[in-house]
Amino acid sequence: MLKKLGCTYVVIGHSERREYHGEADDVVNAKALAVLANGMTPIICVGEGLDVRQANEHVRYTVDQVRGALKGFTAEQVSQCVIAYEPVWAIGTGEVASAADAQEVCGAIRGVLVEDYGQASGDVVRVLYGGSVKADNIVELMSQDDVDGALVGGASLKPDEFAAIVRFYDFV
Ligand SMILES: O=C(CO)COP(=O)(O)O
Repeated sequence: MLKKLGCTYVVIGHSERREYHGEADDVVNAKALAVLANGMTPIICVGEGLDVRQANEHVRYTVDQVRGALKGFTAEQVSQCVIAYEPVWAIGTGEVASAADAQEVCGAIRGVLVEDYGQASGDVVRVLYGGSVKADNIVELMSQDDVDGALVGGASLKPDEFAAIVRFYDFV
C-alpha cells in the first residue's frame, strides 16, 4: 500500500509505535524486510527512555535495538537502511540531547554496523539524530562525526524553522 502511494521512506520502530503498539524489535525487523522487499528505504528508530539513560545503559540498550532490528540482514540490506537515534526523553519535550550525547550513541551505532557488517556498510548507512531538533541546535548536531542527518518532528510544522534546519549549512 505505501509503495502504491508513492512512498520512498518508511519510519519504523518510532518510540510511540514501540510504546503504544507493541512494535518490538522482531516486528521492526519484519517491517524493515518488507520495506526493503518493496523497494523503499526503512528509517529504523532506536533510542532509550529516561530510566535507561539515568542508569547509564543508553549505549548498550540502543545498540541492542539496532542489532535486533537488523537480525539476519545481509550487509547489502543493511547498506540500504537509515538508522535514527531518538532518545525518548528528548522527543517533543524541548529537551535536546547535547551534541556530545548524540555523537556518543550515533558513533556506537556506526561501530556495531562496522563490526557486524564491515567497514563499507558501516560507512554508507546514514545515522540520524532526532529529538527536539531546531534551527538553533542543528549546526552543532550536524558537526558531529557520526550524525549524518536529523529526523525532525515538531519543527517541521513551522515553515521558517524547518527551512532554516534544511539550510543549516548556510550558517556553518
Ligand atoms: O519523534 C520525532 C521525529 O520522529 C522527533 O520529534 P520532535 O522533533 O518534535 O522532538
